Amino acid sequence: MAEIETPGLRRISIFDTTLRDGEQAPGNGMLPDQKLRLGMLVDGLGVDIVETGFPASSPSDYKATQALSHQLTNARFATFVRAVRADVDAAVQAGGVEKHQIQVLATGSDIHLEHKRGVSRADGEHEMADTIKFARSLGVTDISVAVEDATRGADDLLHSLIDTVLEAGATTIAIGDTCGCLLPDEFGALIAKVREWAPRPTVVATHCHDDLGLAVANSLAGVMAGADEVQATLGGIGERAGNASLEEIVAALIYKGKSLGVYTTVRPDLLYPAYQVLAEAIGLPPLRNKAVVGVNSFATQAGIHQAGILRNPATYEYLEPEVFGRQRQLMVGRHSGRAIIRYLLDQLGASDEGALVDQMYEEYVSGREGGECYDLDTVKALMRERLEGKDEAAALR
Ligand SMILES: CC(=O)SCCNC(=O)CCNC(=O)[C@H](O)C(C)(C)COP(=O)(O)OP(=O)(O)OC[C@H]1O[C@@H](n2cnc3c(N)ncnc32)[C@H](O)[C@@H]1OP(=O)(O)O
Ligand SMILES: CC(C)C(=O)C(=O)O
Repeated sequence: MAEIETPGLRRISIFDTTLRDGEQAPGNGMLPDQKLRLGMLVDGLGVDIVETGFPASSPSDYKATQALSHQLTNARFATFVRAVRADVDAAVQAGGVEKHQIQVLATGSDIHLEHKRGVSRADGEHEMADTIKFARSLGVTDISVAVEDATRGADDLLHSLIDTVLEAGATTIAIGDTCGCLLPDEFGALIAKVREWAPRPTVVATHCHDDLGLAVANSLAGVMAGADEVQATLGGIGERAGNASLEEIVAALIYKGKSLGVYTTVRPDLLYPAYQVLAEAIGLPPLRNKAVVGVNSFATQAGIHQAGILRNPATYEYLEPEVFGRQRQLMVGRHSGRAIIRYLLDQLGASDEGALVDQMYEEYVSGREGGECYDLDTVKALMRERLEGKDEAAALR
């Protein structure tokens, strides 16, 4: 595994929003008990904050927050609220104030102010200051301002809004690429400005959507530009095309952290089990080509790749399966080569040279028409029967 040397590196805080932004997309709704189970698994990963939901939005979200606020053992929890006192009230009633971050939705662009809200910039700032002060009056000290559509917001709007919310007592500024519309260098440039407007100890967080397939790249560009925290979801689930995938962010921080000057303490080996529970809860079909959690993330049938991997897995594996609690899977299919046949013959104690290899190669690999792949145990069992002279052994399709 890529070594993590922490001296001189910045630790990146991870805010998991699977149970809020992830859950709000069609098809992803969960029962409170399912959210509790998943939230506890996400807690076990070692994330810093688990967003439990939006308590004012439904009794179900309220209940999930209530349960998780009592049971989380490592992480703080966050709840989502609008710039509305009643939302804050509901959040505090559900979860109390201990280890509770209130994430207040701020309107971050003129397009949203004018067309969605029908309010002025000044109104937008005023409602935020009022909500933050109200939360503080209830004893909440951890307050994130989630700036919606910030990536289409004018600089003067954002700067003034940030000044106002910091003055009112906000402790985190989360920059939303709500519509997923920026490129990494554009998002990085915005985070660099926000970093100047909101110096530490204020936390600057990224919240990126995947409409251009850039949510992870943008989040990392934000980290490089000085963001302290990344908001992400398991499997990248979330509004429309989804959010930055937690597992991809963690993988990138582990394997590229040194060159980015950062590190993560999230446990990579528990990501896949947590993802499996999520997939079952929301009925996500198994995805083949998804980094870290895909069926094929660590699987190969291609002969040239297998010939390399059998000599040294590093030839074709940058991410190491064991780091992520996964296993390398070599499959036999029409695209395989002789290397995997030799490997299996060797395991069976048979000659792995000459005519036998060619015969087995034709039988199990090149002579086939279909695209099916078989695991090594299946092919090995058939080869054993052939070697034992059982010509009736079932052939592969
Ligand atoms: C970027 C994001 O992901 S934001 C989070 C989005 N998530 C969700 O919307 C899921 C949960 N939402 C819900 O359950 C419902 O929308 C509720 C309960 C919050 C509100 O339901 P309703 O009161 O019926 O309002 P509705 O959903 O139709 O409209 C949203 C209202 O919130 C208002 N609103 C939007 N943003 C903000 C904000 N930052 N601060 C205050 N009010 C806001 C809108 O202006 C609108 O109110 P209006 O119709 O008076 O203008
Ligand atoms: C406001 C933030 C947190 C958000 O959900 C978004 O931008 O999508």
